[in-house]
Amino acid sequence: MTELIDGNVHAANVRARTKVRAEAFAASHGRKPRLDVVIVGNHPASRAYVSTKTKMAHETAIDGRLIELPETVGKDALLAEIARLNADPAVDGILVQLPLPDHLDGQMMIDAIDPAKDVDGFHPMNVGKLFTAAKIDPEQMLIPCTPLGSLMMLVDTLGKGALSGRNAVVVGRSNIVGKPMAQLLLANDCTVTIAHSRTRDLPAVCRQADILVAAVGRPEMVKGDWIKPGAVVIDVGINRVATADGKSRIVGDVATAEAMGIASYITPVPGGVGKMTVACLLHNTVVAAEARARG
Ligand SMILES: Nc1nc2c(c(=O)[nH]1)N[C@@H](CN(C=O)c1ccc(C(=O)N[C@@H](CCC(=O)O)C(=O)O)cc1)CN2
Repeated sequence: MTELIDGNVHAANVRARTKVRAEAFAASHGRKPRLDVVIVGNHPASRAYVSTKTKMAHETAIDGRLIELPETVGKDALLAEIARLNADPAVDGILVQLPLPDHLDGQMMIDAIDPAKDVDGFHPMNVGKLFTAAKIDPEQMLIPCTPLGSLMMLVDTLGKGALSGRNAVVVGRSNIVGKPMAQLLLANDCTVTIAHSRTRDLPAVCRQADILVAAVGRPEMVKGDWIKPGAVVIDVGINRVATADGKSRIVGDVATAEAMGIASYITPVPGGVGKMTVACLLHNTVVAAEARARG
């Protein structure tokens, strides 16, 4: 039997713990932790994600603010906005929603964010810490939210220490998900393979996985017969596909219906990893606020 790992439940737990910390922060510092989210343009999915982020921030006792810039904003104006937020002592967390329009370089903007306020964990300084720290501690470091949320769900589901010695395959090598996910699994003593579009015999590589993380952005690419019986499957994909009635629905990178009965556990899409992405962003905002207050 395959059990679903419910992202809504895990995310609600993370948000509840984060709210307690945010309230304690406000009681001792006379202000709430603050997250400023910058969005450029009118990409509908991005707009939905940023409004979820600010709404969830408010529900978690975090002061969440949205800064909306037009699609045509230039590089210098966006850099100036980031510099303004870096210099504002009331701002604890800065997030620039990705993707940016083609004329803007996303990495340049990430590099411009003060690493202490980089609640996405994408700045090279925070990436460097993740890849070199003797111990990875989500209370002390800003770790990319989607991989952090995926790891939390794995540890909560399987138990602490249960990842040790397992074969983990991460399909996808992005800076945002694939590479940090592999690093977190390695830090939890998994034997890790990063697979990608050039990997030879990808189905056979996936079949070696006790833990399979799919982060490729291709709808239902991972088929049932790519999954080792009893494997734990983390589906990071969020793909909108057209339906026969002319509407659309969200599917992951895994053919979930085929995986049922083969995997031991699987994260659903929607309702899985995506929920943890936002919850971990709020967690990182409080971690950043506490660290900045300590000085
Ligand atoms: N600066 C960033 N940009 C982007 C990130 C990020 O972490 N930082 N990640 C993604 C988008 N994203 C958050 O920004 C995100 C994606 C999906 C979800 C989510 O909850 N998905 C739902 C389904 C969504 C739907 O129905 O449309 C789910 O999985 O249940 C949250 C956040 C790219 N950009």
